[in-house]
Amino acid sequence: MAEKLKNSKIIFVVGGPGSGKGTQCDRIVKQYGYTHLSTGDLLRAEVSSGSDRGKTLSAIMERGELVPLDTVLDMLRDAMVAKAAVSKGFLIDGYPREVKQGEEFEKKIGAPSLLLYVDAGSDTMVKRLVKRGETSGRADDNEETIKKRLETYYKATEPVIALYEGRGIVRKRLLRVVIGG
Ligand SMILES: Nc1nc2c(ncn2[C@@H]2O[C@H](COP(=O)(O)OP(=O)(O)OP(=O)(O)O)[C@@H](O)[C@H]2O)c(=O)[nH]1
Ligand SMILES: Nc1ccn([C@@H]2O[C@H](COP(=O)(O)OP(=O)(O)O)[C@@H](O)[C@H]2O)c(=O)n1
Ligand SMILES: [Mg+2]
Repeated sequence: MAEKLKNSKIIFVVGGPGSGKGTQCDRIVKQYGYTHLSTGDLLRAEVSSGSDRGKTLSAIMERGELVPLDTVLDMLRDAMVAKAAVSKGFLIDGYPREVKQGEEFEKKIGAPSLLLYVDAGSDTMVKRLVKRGETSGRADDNEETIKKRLETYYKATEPVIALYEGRGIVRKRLLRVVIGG
């Protein structure tokens, strides 16, 4: 199955909760026509389907923890395979969230050519998410879960950036004050 993805260009988009990963990806899609896949969106789609698997996922997401590695990787691979024939390249938003997710992805799918690191300070991220929570309907956009998501980010996800920095493929996109806090 992953055979179809052999020649795909892959860009990981990593950053804290509310750092603006989705927003940056939308811009890149407009400019370069890449295929945007948000692993958080894929998981939320499974939750909305009302399946048993979705119920388990939703409990984990509301705690701000990471869902099991295989679940998210299987969903991501299926979504990539479905677009492989028409895609110019993939923007994988919100993945990898921990070093192991990256390692498994590389084993089963392939290596990224770039990691786009979307950076924002924790106060900014919290503010944005609380604001987004007024309208997003996302069960995890509340202060308690936001705190947990930040903890998970600093503990599990930041090491991912260091890992790919070692390979020299990290590009940092600083969200400037000009755009607003
Ligand atoms: N002021 C300002 N707001 C931004 C910027 N980028 C994103 N936002 C807002 O911040 C919130 C979070 O942005 P998203 O793009 O959804 O962030 P994300 O990293 O995908 O967040 P998760 O889906 O929680 O992972 C949204 O309400 C955006 O409108 C920016 O550059 N400036
Ligand atoms: N690769 C991933 C992506 C998301 N998730 C889960 O999905 C939730 C929402 O992810 P998201 O990328 O939409 O949002 P943020 O937490 O980045 O704001 C995370 O808090 C995790 O519980 C995961 O476990 N593994
Ligand atoms: Mg997002």
